Amino acid sequence: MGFLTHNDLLSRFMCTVNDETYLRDVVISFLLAGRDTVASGLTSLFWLLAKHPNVESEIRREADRVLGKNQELTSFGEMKELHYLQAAVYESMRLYPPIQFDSKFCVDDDILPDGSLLRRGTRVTYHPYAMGRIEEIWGPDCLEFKPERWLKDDGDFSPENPFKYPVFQAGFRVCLGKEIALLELKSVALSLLRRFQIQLATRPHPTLRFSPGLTATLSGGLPVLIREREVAPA
Ligand code: HEM
Repeated sequence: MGFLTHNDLLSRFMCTVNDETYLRDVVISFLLAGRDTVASGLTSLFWLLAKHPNVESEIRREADRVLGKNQELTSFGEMKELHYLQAAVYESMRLYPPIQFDSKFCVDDDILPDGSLLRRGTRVTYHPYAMGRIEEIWGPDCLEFKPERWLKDDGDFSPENPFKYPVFQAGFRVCLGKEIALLELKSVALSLLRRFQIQLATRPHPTLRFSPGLTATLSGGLPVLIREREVAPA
């Protein structure tokens, strides 16, 4: 029962759950659904920020304004005030969704809302990567990285219909980890960007190159150079 004295996530789950099958399923969710997806989201975010230093500076400016210069993030409430950071994360995953496409199979004959008849066993694929690049959905600037498209005039984040942005799926089978995923992405990005300068170590390709797989993984990874920032006077 050594886990009772530990504070890591697994030990905390083990203290609160008696059902081993449930415990196994939660652990598999965290590892399979929650690890590579967040890593993928962070990789493309850092790639885009390296190519758009103005967006990176705006993220740091917003953090200094909301949290105070050289002050750490201390609460969930503060995180909710970081509208530009949230917009940058959403915009990055619009262009580079961690799950680029996913398929479902019809259990029975069915008719889609547009009238298409589907036979039992038909495979239907939804494709967030393609949808993020369709002009009819996102407008003529759909290929540009513009966090501002997610902000209202007063600077507040404005969410989109999840069926237009199915990066986390939509409807009944929406990602169960969506909120924790956003929290992880924003916390990691913010703490690294405020403390370090991150530059690409290789000449950037015009687009990212992925390895085949369910989760978008960069072939060859994303080599970067990291330098500690000098602490600015408060
Ligand atoms: C940026 C990160 C993430 C993205 C983009 C993402 C995306 C998705 C998508 C698209 C699905 C639906 C798959 C399908 O079509 O069936 C899904 C399902 C799921 N995700 Fe995530 N996910 C992320 C992070 C996480 C995290 C951190 C967790 C858990 C800690 C998690 C747990 C789950 C679970 C349990 C499901 C299955 C839900 C169900 O089938 O009812 N995800 N996710």
